[in-house]
Amino acid sequence: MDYKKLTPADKAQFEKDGYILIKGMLQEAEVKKLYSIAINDQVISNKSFDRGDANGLRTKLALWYSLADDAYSLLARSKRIVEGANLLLGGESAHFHSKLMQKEPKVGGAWEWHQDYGYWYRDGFLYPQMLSVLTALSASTKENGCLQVIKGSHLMGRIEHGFSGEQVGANQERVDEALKNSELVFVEMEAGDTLFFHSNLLHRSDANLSDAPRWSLISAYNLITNKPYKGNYPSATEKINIVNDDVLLQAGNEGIKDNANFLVK
Ligand SMILES: O=C(O)CCC(=O)C(=O)O
Ligand SMILES: [Fe+2]
Repeated sequence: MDYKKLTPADKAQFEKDGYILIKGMLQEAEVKKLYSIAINDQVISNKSFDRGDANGLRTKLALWYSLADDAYSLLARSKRIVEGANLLLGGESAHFHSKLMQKEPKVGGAWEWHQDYGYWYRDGFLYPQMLSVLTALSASTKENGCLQVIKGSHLMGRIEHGFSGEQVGANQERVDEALKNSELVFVEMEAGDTLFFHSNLLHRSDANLSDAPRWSLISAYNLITNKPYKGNYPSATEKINIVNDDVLLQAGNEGIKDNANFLVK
């Protein structure tokens, strides 16, 4: 079976735009399997917490740090994803954390404009040598609150972040100016598509007022040498035990264990 692989042309586009969308990164059978594990995963459900947006709508997520042999980890450890992160970061990457995002129909709240490095800077990472890898587990459309990005905004560097509702958001004046100069892109994705995006790319998403859930898996990678000077994030500077791409389909039958070092809210 052939698996998608990032190319130097993908890297050039990532450097220019701050993101690269890989269609069909997962095969249909893989994404079906992952989604069905995710929606039935009691540990995920127990460990999930929610965040209110500026309008008080709430969106659910679970976040953990440690990789193991569960299906999510087998994707996060897969050759195609890790080599993609290595290529884009320009060196060996480590796994910072993974999140299962559950934007439920009618209730799933918005995410305000932010850069992921807006948060991670506070966690003590000195360099923005970090990126997010978002895989759609269900179709992600304008209607169910897909990710929106400001093309090329990673080149602005880190923007000040402050609180917006219960979320940390980027300075609105800067965001407004960026929107005058740069293209706003709604990143619609089919289940199994994967978006790699730079930690300084401005992004947000609308509430999900549709009837369709929007579930996605986001794994964040860090250049292994980019050791945070504070906090306790051991996985962020540990070697990833890479697995072959076919392992998810062959062996990825398990949900997550409750010792995955979850963020507790
Ligand atoms: O997937 C989304 O809607 C946005 C989530 C996000 O940006 C984040 O968790 O940092
Ligand atoms: Fe984000």
